Amino acid sequence: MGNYDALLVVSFGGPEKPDDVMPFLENVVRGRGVPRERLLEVEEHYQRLGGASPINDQCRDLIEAVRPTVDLPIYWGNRNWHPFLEDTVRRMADDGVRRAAAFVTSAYGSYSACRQYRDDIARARAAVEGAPEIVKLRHYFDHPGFLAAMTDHTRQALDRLPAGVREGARLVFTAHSIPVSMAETAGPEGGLYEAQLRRAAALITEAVGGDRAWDLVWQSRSGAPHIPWLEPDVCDHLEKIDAPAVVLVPIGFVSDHMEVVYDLDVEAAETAERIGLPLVRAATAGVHPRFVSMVGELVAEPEPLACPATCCPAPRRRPG
Ligand SMILES: CC1=C(CCC(=O)O)c2cc3nc(cc4[nH]c(cc5[nH]c(cc1n2)c(C)c5CCC(=O)O)c(CCC(=O)O)c4C)C(CCC(=O)O)=C3C
Ligand SMILES: [Fe+2]
Repeated sequence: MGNYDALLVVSFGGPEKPDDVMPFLENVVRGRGVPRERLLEVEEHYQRLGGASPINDQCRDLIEAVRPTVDLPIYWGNRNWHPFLEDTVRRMADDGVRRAAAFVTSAYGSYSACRQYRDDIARARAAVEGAPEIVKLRHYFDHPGFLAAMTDHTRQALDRLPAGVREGARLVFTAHSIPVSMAETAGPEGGLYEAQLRRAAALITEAVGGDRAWDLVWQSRSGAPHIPWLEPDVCDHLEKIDAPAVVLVPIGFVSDHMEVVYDLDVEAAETAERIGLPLVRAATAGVHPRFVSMVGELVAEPEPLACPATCCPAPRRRPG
């Protein structure tokens, strides 16, 4: 047990009303070289679904589910929208918190999925006098709780397919694409993001049983078109594969936020419909009881080792 006096949930953040959408997006892409056209396209996705992302409510739900399982006050702070991490860390300091465990709503390594959250925490602490020590819990892509939740949800999705195509259905695992350069420098030896995703996908496929074919593909590509990102994109992949049916399994995410409900449930679903491919999407971990209990189990583990200083370097900052 790491001797913590609080649990801090750290997440991405999302808009909660139409007027939040543009300022939220500006926060996400500041200095990242994402073209204006891409930003306006994504704004349209958020506005089409009512100008709000489900992600903040999903964080609230997870916190309420975890609360009875850990004997610690729980705080919550985001990278890109209210409640901002810095405000939360200030509140923690005011409350006298000395040493908190940080649970991040991303299971994997890489700059975007891990180090950027560490940097967010460091920046928030630097801005707050008397800020508590904050220890980021380990990557949990292979924790039995995360795997059990994803295995259950994958089985439930298979059950929703018509019986005639269920047997031969292919599991198509998806995760957020990242720039190839970021993938190559993920973790101490490079390639960690993709390696962890492949490991989780293989373990879930094995647990689902039935010797199924599976793929790992990418979604939600951002950035400038001339910069290479991980491929293939999920929609291109669906058009090419030869399978009687597909279960999409968004293992790269832990809740059914915008990247899931738009990029998969709208875009990938449209592609599948157009080509006549039966497709269902497995739920993310969300508040599955094993995922919820995992959080307390991570808090009870010995304190994780610090990351090597050289892994997952930040990409070069670009003009907006
Ligand atoms: C690896 C990864 C995760 C998984 C790990 C984790 O969960 O943290 C993730 C999650 C998420 N990404 C999200 C949303 C967005 N990501 C963007 C842009 C980008 N994502 C990137 C990577 C990742 N992103 C990268 C390299 C960029 C390019 C800009 C940059 O270098 O940072 C953009 C900009 C517009 C665009 O899409 O072009 C948006 C709006 C939401 C919130 C959804 C909601 O609102 O419900 C979530 C959870
Ligand atoms: Fe993203």
